[in-house]
Amino acid sequence: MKLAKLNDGPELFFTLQGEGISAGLPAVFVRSSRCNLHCHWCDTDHTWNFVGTAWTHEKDGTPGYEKHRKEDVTFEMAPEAIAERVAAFPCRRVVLTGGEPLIQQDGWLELIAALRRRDPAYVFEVETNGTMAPSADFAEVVNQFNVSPKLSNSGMATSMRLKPEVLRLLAETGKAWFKFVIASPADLDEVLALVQVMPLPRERVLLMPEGRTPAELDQRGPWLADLCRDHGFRFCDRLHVRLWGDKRGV
Ligand SMILES: Nc1nc2[nH]cc(C(=O)O)c2c(=O)[nH]1
Ligand code: SF4
Ligand SMILES: [Mg+2]
Repeated sequence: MKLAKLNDGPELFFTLQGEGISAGLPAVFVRSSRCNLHCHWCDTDHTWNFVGTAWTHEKDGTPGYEKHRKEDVTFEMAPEAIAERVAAFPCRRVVLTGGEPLIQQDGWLELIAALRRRDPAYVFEVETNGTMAPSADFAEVVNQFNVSPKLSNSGMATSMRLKPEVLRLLAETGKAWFKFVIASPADLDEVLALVQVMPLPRERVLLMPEGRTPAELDQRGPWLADLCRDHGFRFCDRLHVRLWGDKRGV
């Protein structure tokens, strides 16, 4: 599999789930490389903002930031070897993230099987942008989909970032929670339009402030909390950003 690389190894770490409905729970994260989207504010741009691509990112042009050399940020690893690393942690909750993890479903299927052979109690969450359909097999073995459809604040074209048939399919698994990254109050209109065409119970919809630092979260938190209260959505913070800031591997 193509995983993100961190300190000459795979980006695989034991932490607390920082976002979504399981926030606060200990979990082992496995970060895959590659994404089919290229969001302007993406905090894992090392999974896709490669030298030679035309994608743009908010950090492009800031001193010290350069597009990544693919070979410097990719770590190839077989599912069985990943399972070995994951199983070394005293934790049965695993979060498959990226990039976009649904690009590598076959690899994850092998990883999940390898871990459940060791212990059937393993629980798997998948962080996805909701543009790629899970196979029937994948949807069956995953316990929870944390779906984060992208709004126009991502800078992506609507036709790339919103696939209503995929969102519907994910909703029908009964395992999906929908988490929207909100940068300004105007973003709420897009969420309201989406939940109108997608039959989603509002308690399954989480609104999360955009922010890679506690200060950014503090700035957006209060008005977003008011919007959640007034519209019946669930508020979601970014616990790992509050605890550890803008760092990788946490
Ligand atoms: N602690 C922690 N929680 C997370 N929830 C979603 C994450 C992600 O990057 O997908 C993430 C992450 O990178 N770290
Ligand atoms: S979908 Fe997620 S990983 Fe992909 S570019 Fe957007 S924020 Fe980054
Ligand atoms: Mg993240």
